[in-house]
Amino acid sequence: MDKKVLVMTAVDAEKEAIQRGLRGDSRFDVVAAGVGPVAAAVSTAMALSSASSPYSLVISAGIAGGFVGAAPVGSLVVASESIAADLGAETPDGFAAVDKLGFGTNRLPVNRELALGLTDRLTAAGWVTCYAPVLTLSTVTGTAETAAELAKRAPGAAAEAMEGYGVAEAAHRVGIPFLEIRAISNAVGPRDRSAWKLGDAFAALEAAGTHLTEVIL
Ligand SMILES: O=C(O)c1cccc(C(=O)CC[C@H]2O[C@@H](n3cnc4c(=O)[nH]cnc43)[C@H](O)[C@@H]2O)c1
Repeated sequence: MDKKVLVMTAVDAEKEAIQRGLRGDSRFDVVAAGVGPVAAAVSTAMALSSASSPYSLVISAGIAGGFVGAAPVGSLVVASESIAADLGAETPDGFAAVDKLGFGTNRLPVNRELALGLTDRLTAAGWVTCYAPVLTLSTVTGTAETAAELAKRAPGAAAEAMEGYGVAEAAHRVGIPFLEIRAISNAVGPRDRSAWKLGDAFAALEAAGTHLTEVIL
């Protein structure tokens, strides 16, 4: 089957890393939407509605922070679900997610078969890869306290980024399967921008692009 795939990144450097990995595969369109879930959702919806032929898969891809002990710098995380980790309300008993408040869900599913297939392919190629929830936040975590609170809020989460849930929401509204792929550039925790390993993360993202072409048949 001839499938068209839309890959949404936040910034041009992520788009270019994915494109290097895709090596000109014409089934993929890659769009840099800007940083954050709102830009991601709006740009994804616009790309889906203006497409000349329909997309059969939408992917959110980029770099991310990795939770310590779950996803080391330079590794890859293929999302098992995308979680809007700060969408809800503070209450005297702590954070209440939107689903607890009765307003939809803060967890959106991925295409499990494709996600597991890609995880296996990346692992077989020697990339440290895990299949786990990925958080979407509007604010990059900058303290150990927030990192611990998020780990409690979403047990098992391996990474945090800023776009996945927005891309997923746009894809789900029109019934198109979704994936999220993250390459880890930094640890989630106390802010140290100088420690971000962008080169390692972009190399992993490029590999994810290459192996994507092998699992999307
Ligand atoms: O400074 C640079 O040279 C540079 C080059 C490419 C990309 C960036 C970004 O900052 C991209 C922002 C993008 O990265 C995701 N991200 C990365 N680490 C985290 C994190 O710890 N928590 C949340 N998001 C993270 C995020 O999706 C941003 O859109 C800089």
